[in-house]
Parts: sequence; structure tokens; C-alpha cells
Amino acid sequence: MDMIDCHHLTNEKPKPAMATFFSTFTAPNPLRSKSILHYNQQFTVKCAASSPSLPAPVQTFWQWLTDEKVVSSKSPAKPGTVTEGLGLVAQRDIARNEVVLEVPKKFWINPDTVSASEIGRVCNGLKPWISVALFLIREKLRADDDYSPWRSYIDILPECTDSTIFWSEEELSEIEGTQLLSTTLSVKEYVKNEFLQVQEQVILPNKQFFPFSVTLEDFIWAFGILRSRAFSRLRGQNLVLIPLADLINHSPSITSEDYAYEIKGAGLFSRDQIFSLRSPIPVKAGQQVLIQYDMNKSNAELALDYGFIESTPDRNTYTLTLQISNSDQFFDDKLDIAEMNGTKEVQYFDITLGRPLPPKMLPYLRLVALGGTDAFLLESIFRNAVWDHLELPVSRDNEEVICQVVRSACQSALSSYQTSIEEDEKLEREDITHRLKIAVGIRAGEKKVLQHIDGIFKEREMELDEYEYYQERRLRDLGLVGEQGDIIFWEPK
Ligand SMILES: C[S@@+](CC[C@H](N)C(=O)[O-])C[C@H]1O[C@@H](n2cnc3c(N)ncnc32)[C@H](O)[C@@H]1O
Repeated sequence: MDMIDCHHLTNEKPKPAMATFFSTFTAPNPLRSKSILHYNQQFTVKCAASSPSLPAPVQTFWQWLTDEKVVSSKSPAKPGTVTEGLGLVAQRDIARNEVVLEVPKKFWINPDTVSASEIGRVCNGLKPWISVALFLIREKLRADDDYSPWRSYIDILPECTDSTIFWSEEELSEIEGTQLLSTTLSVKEYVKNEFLQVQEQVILPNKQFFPFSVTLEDFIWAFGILRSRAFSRLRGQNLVLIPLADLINHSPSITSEDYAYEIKGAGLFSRDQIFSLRSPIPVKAGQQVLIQYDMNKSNAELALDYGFIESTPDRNTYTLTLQISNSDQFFDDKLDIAEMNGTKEVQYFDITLGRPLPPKMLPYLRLVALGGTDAFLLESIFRNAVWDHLELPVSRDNEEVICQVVRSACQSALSSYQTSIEEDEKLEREDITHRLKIAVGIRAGEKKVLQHIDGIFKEREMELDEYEYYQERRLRDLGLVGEQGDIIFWEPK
């Protein structure tokens, strides 16, 4: 099927500036995202859904849903071929918040579907996404004469998306030096390890269910399908594929995720559940119904999960990883203080273009860099108050060190990219492939965030003489500093 053209971190740790301080920029943990999956323009609709030129598998799919009474000729939206592959096209004008489609639970694919299926017994105890992935692969690879009720749905799933997990080595070389490359490689490594395990424990010992060869490629396909189309954060459903609803595409110009979809009771006298999708904006007949997938995902997450990015500046992020070095002589005290204040030995800070630094970043940096004559603050009598002190500059030395370390880490990260922002911006204006556009947007975005971080600490460095440090604050609190900042001495008469 060619709905979508089928093509497809560890950054160097900057040298610690001093023994007690270890700062590193690495890729965000790919599996750390809040939800495994979820979800400017109006896109051109190439052909109306009722058009005979709709691909045959999509027509078969629609017929199946019609026979099952999930849809009818009066349905407000139908599948159509659009620039993003398949999408949902309005059959008539649709009002804001109007229900576009409803899909009963019987047609969902989730871990319960797998449990109730032939392979349920052998999938017992597997991670939810792995059992659903095996289910999808089995449905896809089953012989044509082996009837499956899911066949017409499986047949409309794309062979791949533009997610970086499907990129060739050559395409990946365009994101050399980026956090996205490291994340992509670690995700692929993770998927590979899970595959090897499930192959040995489930696929090979159960030839009766898997009489065909299942490859790592099949497994990556299933992972990509789940990552790009499963819904999550729904009532009791953390991983669910909803056929038909998963044809909905994303629009950057819709800036609210509210009310687009929900799970509700099928009716007053029914205990069944139904998935209901609403249009967040009014849509004219013939136009595509679109939603906002996730306001909180960065461009790197969008590229990894779905295979597109946005030009919105605040989608550009860079994850700064800071760490209390375990060779730090004050390691135990620092860790205790960090943990008492909701941070860890290794702490990630997601920095977004044009936004202030995350609130805990400066105190954490100051804590990590604390040493020398400032080390008294680590003593246990200060334990409850120390974080408050770290919220403000502690000493000139401490503040200077954090500026130097962050700036040198930024410079080092910036030097690992192959191109300059100017070169990227020039390329962005040219006629390039969708994947190259993603690559160029990602590498330019990361560099801009690094420059943004560097700029913040450059400014701080220039203001070092203007800050009030711990000792001055202390003297002022004791009433020993006059209003003009002059130190008041007690003068004997
Ligand atoms: C939930 S599916 C939507 C249906 C999909 N277009 C299809 O052909 O099956 C999500 C995928 O649609 C495509 N997509 C959705 N919104 C897009 C957008 N704004 N720009 C580019 N591709 C988009 C991406 O390939 C993404 O992985």
C-alpha cells in the first residue's frame, strides 16, 4: 500500500569544568514521554471520499464499516486521499464540536482484543504494546484465505510513515549531531531487543499461530503504527487503535486538544462503550476534518512519533541532562538535597525556544556546582532552607562556574552539527523532500535552542558583578547592610 511514500544520543559529554560538577547534554529518554501515543493550514483534498478513485482497500474498508452499521451514507465524514496520506473528509458542512464519527468498542483493537483472540493465551503477561504489535503483525501476515475480521482495516494501514524510525541510513545522516538521532537510535535498539525476546519466547515456540516468518522490520512496522495512530489518555484505555477514527490528521492551526475525542456509554440502556470523535472547528463540505494531536510534544517527538514537524518556534526543544557526579566529595549531601526538592541524581531539563529556563534548573545547577567556601550550605542545619538559598545566586564563584559550564556545553553541542542555522534556513526554502524538511527543521531548531540557552548564560555572566550573593543577603537580613549597600560597622564610642 502506498498511502504515504515509503522511504522512511549520545552527544559527547562536555568536559566537566571542575571535579564536583558534571554536566552533560544527552538525548531525552525516548520512553520517558508522558503518554506512549497520542495524538495551518487546511490541506488540499485530492479527491472526495465518494470518488471512485478512492483506493480499492479503502472502499472495502468503508463497505465493511457500512455492513457493520458503524457508518452510513449519512455519516458526516468519510475517508479520502489527502496530502497526508488518508484522512477524513467532510461530506457536508460540520459545525464546531459536532460528532464526526462514533466507533463501538467491538471494533477497537487493544490488549483486551488480543487477550480474547486466538493468541491471547500466548500473549499473557506481555507488555500491552507488544501484545497488540504481535496481533497486528499476525493479522497482516495471515494467508489471504485465512479469514480475519480485521483484514480490511489492516489493508488500509500504511507500510510506513515519515517517522525517523523508518529512515534509511542516508536519511538519518541528515540529522547527525542531533538529539533526535540519538533518540531514534535508542528507540530502534529498544524495539530490537523487545523483538528478539518476544521472538524467542512467543513467536518461535508457537508456530501454530505464527506459521510465517516474522522479521524485525515487521515489528518496527507495528511499533510505528501504534506510535502514530493509537489513542491514549482515554477513560481506562491507554493503548487503543480505533479503526476509522485513526484516519484523522493533525493541524498545527488548531491549538486546543479539548473535546476532540472521548469514550462514552453507547446509550441510556447500554453498557457498551463507544469512541466519539468531534470536530474542534467548523469544517466545510469537501474539506478535511483535523484535530490537534498534542500541544505538548516537541518537534523531535512529532518527528519520531508521526513523521512531521511544525514551524511553531516553541515546538523546538533541547533536553539538558545534568548530574551530580558520584565522585563529588559532597555527593551524599547534594543528592539528599536534590531529592528533598523533587530532583534526582540525573536530572533532565527540557528547554524550549523563547521560554524561560525550567524553574528548578538554576537551583539544581548551583547545587551541583557548590563547593569551596560555599560548602557550609550543605551542612545538615541548613537542610530545610538550602533550596531557598539556591533559588538565588550563592556566590560569584558558584554563579560563574555554572555560566561557564553551561556555555561550554552549548558550544560543544553546537560544534557537533554538520551545518549552520543559515545553511539550514536556506535549504528549507528549497524544494526538498518531506523527510529532508524534517531533518533540516530539527537540526536548525536544536541549534536555535542551544543558542538561546547560551544567550541566557552569557547575559548572566555579564551581570555577575550586579547580583546579590548569599553573604550580602545574610548581612542585610541581620541589619548589617545599609540602604545603599554599604556595610554598617558598629563603631565604639
Ligand atoms: C493517525 S494517522 C492519520 C492517518 C494517516 N494520514 C493515514 O494515511 O493513515 C497519523 C499519520 O498521518 C500523517 N499525518 C497526520 N497529520 C499530518 C500532518 N499535519 N502533516 C503530515 N503528515 C500528517 C502522518 O504520517 C502520521 O503518522
